[in-house]
Amino acid sequence: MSTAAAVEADGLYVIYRERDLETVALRGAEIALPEGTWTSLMGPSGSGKSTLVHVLGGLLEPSGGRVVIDGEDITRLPPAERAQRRRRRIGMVLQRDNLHPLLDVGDNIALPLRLDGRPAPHIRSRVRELLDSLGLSDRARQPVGQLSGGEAQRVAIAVALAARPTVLLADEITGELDARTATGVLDILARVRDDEGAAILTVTHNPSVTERADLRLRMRDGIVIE
Ligand SMILES: Nc1ncnc2c1ncn2[C@@H]1O[C@H](COP(=O)(O)OP(=O)(O)OP(=O)(O)O)[C@@H](O)[C@H]1O
Repeated sequence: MSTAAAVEADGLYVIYRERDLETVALRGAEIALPEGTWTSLMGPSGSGKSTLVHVLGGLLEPSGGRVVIDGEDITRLPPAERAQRRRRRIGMVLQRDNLHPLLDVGDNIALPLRLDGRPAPHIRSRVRELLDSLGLSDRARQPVGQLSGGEAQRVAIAVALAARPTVLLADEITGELDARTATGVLDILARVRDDEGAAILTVTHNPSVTERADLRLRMRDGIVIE
């Protein structure tokens, strides 16, 4: 296991404001995700886990603190540059919502690479490689709206991995899956860690996901505790 941190974040504050109500979702949260390491994050509902994933993934700008990915602070980059770093370095799997139901499986996987302006032959070979390694070869031309939950989850992982990200962030990745399908998805994460050296973060309430991780963290009241 390497000890270099793919992602380091500290001093993270997020305050949600809705009319008169203020919720401090992160209050100085700090986390480091080492390369080639699977980290599990657990904690009570409302403790700030999903908020932390959104901040680490560059989807939500914190009001304080910084997120450093591959040595670069992405928090204060202009939006277009932050979006580019997100496409190239961060893979996110957020409960099935990052798929386009009308596009087929292959086009869903190709989309982030097309948006990043990669050459067509590179896209074709990367899509083929991901379809094969995730057991989706015979599904390439099927609209994702017609897939089972487990298949859709594998496509979501393929989309997240398309650009060979430094970090893979997964929020309740096995939430709706039966035990056997969930095990298959977790096996894929272990392979991504071992073969690609990616830093993996899974957020879960499920102890059988946490069991598979190398590091186990918990959140409480907007901070990460060991
Ligand atoms: N968009 C939002 N607007 C206002 N408050 C929010 C918003 N998103 C989250 N919150 C609040 O911020 C706090 C942290 O929420 P978050 O979703 O990060 O927790 P969580 O640990 O992921 O919870 P769960 O395990 O239930 O998914 C909660 O009190 C929640 O109600």
